[in-house]
Amino acid sequence: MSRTYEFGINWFHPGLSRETAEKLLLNECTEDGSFLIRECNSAVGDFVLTLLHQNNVCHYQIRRHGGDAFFSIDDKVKILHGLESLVEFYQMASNGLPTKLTTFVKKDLPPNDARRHGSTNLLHRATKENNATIVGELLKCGYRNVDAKNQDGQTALHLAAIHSDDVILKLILATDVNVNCMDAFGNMPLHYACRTKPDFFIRNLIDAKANVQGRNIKNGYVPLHEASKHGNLEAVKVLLESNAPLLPRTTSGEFPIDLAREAGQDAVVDFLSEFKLPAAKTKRSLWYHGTLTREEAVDSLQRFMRNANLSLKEKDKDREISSDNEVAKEESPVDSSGCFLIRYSDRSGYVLTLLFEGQVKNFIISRSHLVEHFMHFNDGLPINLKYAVPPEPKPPQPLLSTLPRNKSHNKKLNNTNVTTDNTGVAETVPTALVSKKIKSNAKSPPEKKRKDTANVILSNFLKIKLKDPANSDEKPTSTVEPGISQRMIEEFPCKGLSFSSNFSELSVEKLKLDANSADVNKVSALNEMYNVPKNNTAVPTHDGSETVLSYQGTKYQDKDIGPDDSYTNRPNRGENEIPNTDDDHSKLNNKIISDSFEGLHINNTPKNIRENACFDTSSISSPQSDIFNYFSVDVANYYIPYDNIELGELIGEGEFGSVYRGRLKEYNPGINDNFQEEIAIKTLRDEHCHYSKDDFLREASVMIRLKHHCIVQLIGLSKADTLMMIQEMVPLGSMLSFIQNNRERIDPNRELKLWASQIAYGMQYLESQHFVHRDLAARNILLASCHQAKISDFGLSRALGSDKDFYEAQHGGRWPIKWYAPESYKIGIFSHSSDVWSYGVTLWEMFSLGETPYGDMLGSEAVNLIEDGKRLSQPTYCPDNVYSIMENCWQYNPKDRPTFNFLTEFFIKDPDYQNIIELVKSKSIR
Ligand SMILES: Nc1ncnc2c1ncn2[C@@H]1O[C@H](COP(=O)(O)OP(=O)(O)OP(=O)(O)O)[C@@H](O)[C@H]1O
Repeated sequence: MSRTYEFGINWFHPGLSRETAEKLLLNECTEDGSFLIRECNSAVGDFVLTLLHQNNVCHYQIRRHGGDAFFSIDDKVKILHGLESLVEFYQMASNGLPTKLTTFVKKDLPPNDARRHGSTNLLHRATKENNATIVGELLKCGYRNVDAKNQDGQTALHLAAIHSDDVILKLILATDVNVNCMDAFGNMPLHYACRTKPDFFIRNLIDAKANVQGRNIKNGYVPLHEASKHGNLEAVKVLLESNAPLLPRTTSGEFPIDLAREAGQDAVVDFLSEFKLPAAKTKRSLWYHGTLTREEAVDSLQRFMRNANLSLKEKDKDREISSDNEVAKEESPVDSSGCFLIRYSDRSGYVLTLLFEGQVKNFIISRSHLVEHFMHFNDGLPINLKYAVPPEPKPPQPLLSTLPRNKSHNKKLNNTNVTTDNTGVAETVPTALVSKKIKSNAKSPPEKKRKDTANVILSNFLKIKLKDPANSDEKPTSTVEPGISQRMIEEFPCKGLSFSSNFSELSVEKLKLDANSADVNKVSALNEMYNVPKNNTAVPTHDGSETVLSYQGTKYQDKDIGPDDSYTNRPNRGENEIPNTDDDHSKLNNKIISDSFEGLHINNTPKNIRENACFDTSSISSPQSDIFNYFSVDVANYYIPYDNIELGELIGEGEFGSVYRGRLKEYNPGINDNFQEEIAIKTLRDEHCHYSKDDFLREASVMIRLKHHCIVQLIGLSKADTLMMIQEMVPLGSMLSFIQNNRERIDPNRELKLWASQIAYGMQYLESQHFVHRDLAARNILLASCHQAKISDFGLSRALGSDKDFYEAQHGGRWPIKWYAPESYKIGIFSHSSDVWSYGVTLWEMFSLGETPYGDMLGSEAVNLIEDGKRLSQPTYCPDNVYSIMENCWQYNPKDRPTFNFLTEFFIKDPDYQNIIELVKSKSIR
């Protein structure tokens, strides 16, 4: 590396405060884009870019990804290796910053551990040449830094894994080397070793604690991917023996066997396809407690730890007595971190309760091999699971019929009773659980029995601690099956909840905001502190009282805002208008889809969807054929002949038609990847009303382009007597009705926060696809389970033009005025920010447990209220910080509203469940 280059990167100012950085830039620089980099005070390991732009100083947090030198300002733009690469990237172009970086205030070179590379040293060279003598000599005389990196960010261990034999490997492993260090390509030494090295070489690395599931930050490869792709069957076997998961996915979703197949590694393909997971060594009697509340679980863990420590003390005493005059060393208390149990919660299904550094962490789980997996790998947990706490004997669950139902809506006020547990600690429990608790107390074992149980627990613990748990022959003390599962299936289904161990989307940085203090002021202060390069405030300030007045004067009169039935008819839309030409793009598409659909119907035969789904393209006139061809592919693939559909019972009524349950009778794999057996069929009531047909097809044309687990999926289109949209079946139906019917069961801090986050996440996706929804409301959110909300009803949605961040409605329609932002009801402007306003109203509906916004007010009265600066008031059960979020969503100026990205993250920081981020962002959870 040349010295000039080194001098070109001395923009680092260690220990500089925010204020001094601002002064430095303002006093010493004039040029736009002048900058410096300093350490971040609030997050150790992160940095801050301080930048001068139009005489203002802005600060951008530079986040570190993982323990290595990977950084980003906006991870959706780029993650770069080394601070100097990041600076170069923003020197070349602004890439989302207000300006590109230009000159800098000179000081130091960036710290070594933040740099992309160093230079080749003697140890690197000797290792690369496989010269064990020199490597041995160098290490013998205490080589300075065995972790030093070369220009590719590779340490001697990386090079050994690529070039050397196991003699050098052992020499290096005998030092204090970092075994899981990542190089500039995102690989750890084990990644390389698994490409070519023999089994003993790989075993040596794994014995030295190389992470068999270490992920390449760029492509998501774990060592098993490398071994499979390179056909290293020995490595594949060692990895699987070492409990590496069989089916990890790369960032593009490929399993190891896929890579082996692509690379023609037949031996590996054969081995992997035959491979059977060995039987799990752990057993549920060691840790599964059946139905247990959070408080009971904590109590159990703490009691277990108390007993374990007591037993150690006893042991110490015994040793003291037996060791005559020898001074007996007192053993330090057992570290409770890693102490866990699994329980069943009627709200969340299976839950892992884990102690870590004195704190209790809860994780929703579902898979059977999961516990064993987390005993071997911490994989996102703060520590491996270590000491399983077996359950105490429990009385049988009361029969369903003996559980009193609580119909009260005033859950928090009326639905709680204070009880006292055996320890005399008063606790508050919902009345729905009281009868269970009373029964449980009534039949609880007497004191002696409790002591016996504690002894069993203790002896189990000691066995676990001293021996391999697999060899424990202790009989299970008792297991209690999830006794209320029947009730849950009937009334509160959690269908197919699964847990993904892919934590690739988990950003430690994102979670750095203290989840327990989700204080909106703190969050928004942090948000303000670092400008985000992009925001979704798309609406230019149309200052335009004139526009507003003329619009109101000519088109929008108060009398048109009818009594609230959610939607308000706006004038200027005749039934004969076909189609509603709101925007060129959708007009064309709309016409195309409409025309082509007629063709589809004529040509179809039921047997083969793809062959018969194509319409007669020769009949289409040429001027639009390019776009037609582009669009027709989608439409053709989505057409489903009516013969393939079995119509079931009516499940809902919409404005333009009915929704039926149904089934797809035939399935041609590969034709339509969205196939699901159970479907919802949305029909169009009046085919001949162009207005509704137009909207119906428009909705389909929007949904065709969307694929996201937080958005209802369109499976296809069909036609018999009427047009039909075939959608994925979302079993629990409308979130609004669900909330209204289950008020006493819904916890604002759990379900509502999870759904709020999923809605924001789906909206973030919609934004990325350049659509505005325009009808976001609780009635238009469907629930697949109590763990998955999905956005539906895209009838009013519009695509934004490529050069526009907003959509300007030229015509009125039936508009949900009470959900609309001022710029929408006044001048017909719709943007992601106006969707954020509606999101705020949706939150209000959720946290008021299904009340109607503005009660019985007319739409016009609600508008007046907003124009007077008033807003919906805080619902009774709405936490303060959530209400502050709503208020922010209802900022009059669209630019002041939060982004969907921010909203997703805000709700993800749920203090109750550590893995809410998984529940929101994982596609496998339905
Ligand atoms: N994919 C689906 N899965 C399950 N139920 C659905 C699905 N789509 C709709 N429903 C049910 O049917 C009801 C009516 O849905 P629909 O979208 O037609 O009505 P809407 O929300 O009034 O929409 P529109 O504005 O188009 O009239 C919903 O409230 C919901 O209960």
